Amino acid sequence: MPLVAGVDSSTQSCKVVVRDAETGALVRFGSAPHPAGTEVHPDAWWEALTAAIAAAGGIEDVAAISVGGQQHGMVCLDADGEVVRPALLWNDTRSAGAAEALIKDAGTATGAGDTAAGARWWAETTGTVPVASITAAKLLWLAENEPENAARTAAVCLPHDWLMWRLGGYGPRSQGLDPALSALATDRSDASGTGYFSPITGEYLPEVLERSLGHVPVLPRVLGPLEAAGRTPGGALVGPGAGDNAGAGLGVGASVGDVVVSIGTSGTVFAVADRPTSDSTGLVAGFADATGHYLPLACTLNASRVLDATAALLGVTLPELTALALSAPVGADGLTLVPYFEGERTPNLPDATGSLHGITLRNYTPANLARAAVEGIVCSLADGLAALTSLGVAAERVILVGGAARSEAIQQAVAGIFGLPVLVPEPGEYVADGAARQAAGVLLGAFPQWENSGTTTIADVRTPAHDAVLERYRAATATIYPKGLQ
Ligand SMILES: Nc1ncnc2c1ncn2[C@@H]1O[C@H](COP(=O)(O)OP(=O)(O)O)[C@@H](O)[C@H]1O
Ligand SMILES: O=C(CO)[C@@H](O)[C@H](O)COP(=O)(O)O
Repeated sequence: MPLVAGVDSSTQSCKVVVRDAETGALVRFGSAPHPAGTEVHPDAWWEALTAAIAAAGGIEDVAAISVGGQQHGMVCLDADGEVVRPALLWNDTRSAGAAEALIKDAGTATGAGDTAAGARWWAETTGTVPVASITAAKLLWLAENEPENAARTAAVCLPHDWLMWRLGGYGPRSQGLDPALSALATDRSDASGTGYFSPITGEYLPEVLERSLGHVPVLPRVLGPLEAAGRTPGGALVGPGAGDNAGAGLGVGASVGDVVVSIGTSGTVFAVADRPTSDSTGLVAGFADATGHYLPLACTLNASRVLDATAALLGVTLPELTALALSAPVGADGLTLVPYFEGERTPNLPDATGSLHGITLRNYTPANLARAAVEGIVCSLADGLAALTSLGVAAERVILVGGAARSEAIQQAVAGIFGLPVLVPEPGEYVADGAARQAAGVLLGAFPQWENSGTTTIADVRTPAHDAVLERYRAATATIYPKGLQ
């Protein structure tokens, strides 16, 4: 049986699964951590990938490999294939002002001259209204703040594109590698998060790059869903890869009509759709998926790390935090946590901070704080789901993935606050699995049908108490975000 490998180069770590291409059976697994911070040198991802591959027993016996990666990260290369500066990640908010400027400029260019017209242009042309996360905004930040780095930038790519390039044996001339920028490749799902690509036409938008970076650099070739980027020096096919959310969609086998919620560093709510979306409010990004469909998606900056911070504050482990949260009543006795610890992206409040509302002498307990953290994260994603359904996305059930999906408190809160049945696939690495499935598809000529074993279904457990949690959360965010989300 041929083996395939799938990689998830995510914000916090790199994970590698080796699976049987035909049955999907897990053969080996390895992982390695990434450095903290919102600015990371891509070499650290390569070191982590190399370590994760070694921990997974190597890829010498693997016939194909594919890479899913954190979206949007700005990787700039010079003509010798050297990294120009550390990558700015999706959760780096210094480019918030640049995103606003791009929207205003588009409004001016339409002749209407206002921000609303600019937002409409972006939503209709690229599927997405720029926020700090979007690569085009990061390039404008670079041009304005580090013009010498912008001028030196000969090619721009994304984390998964760069790792595929390195897997293909390319790299900086200073390391004795072939620096051919023309060998860079990407896929439609990740390209759709750049702001300089149209998921509808499948073409890059050079005018956006002229405005943001000041010139049009070499860009990765956009591969089809089952098109190989090349081969590793060892001879394995390299698949097209994907943005991590599109990869998770593939990994859980999501099809049109499914809503996937991922709770990792980012919180995401997305659906596979057969038509593109265009949301000029900016709440929903109109991305592409990895199969030729679309992936309307709402993404928050504050998800599992709010749990990490709360557990650290309370001096407990994550399983203990879950137990504490489950020991408190729904609604945490009136305590509401707005989780904007690192600013926020949906809604677009890059400078916001978190806040705790409704504190009394009676309810200020570790258990209520744990529960409020869980409920705050889930309420912020419930707003993301509401934004998706307002665009006509059907939501009949939720598939819950990401590191925090392991928490029963999170699972219960999603089922109660979303008011939908929740499918929790057994704990695993679904982005890496999606990439492995893609690698198998490239090898076999079609996506294989792999069984996802061990899925637990949690019934919709919504009660009036859950509705009250969301109402209180919305009242608390309204004090920070007076325009409201609905
Ligand atoms: N038992 C658990 N309960 C709650 N959260 C957990 C548990 N185990 C892991 N996590 C969360 O998983 C997160 C990492 O998830 P992951 O999806 O791998 O992140 P990313 O894809 O952003 O790198 C950690 O921040 C941690 O809070
Ligand atoms: O920016 C987005 C989606 O638009 C994030 O979802 C990133 O793709 C990071 O994902 P994780 O590492 O948190 O899974």
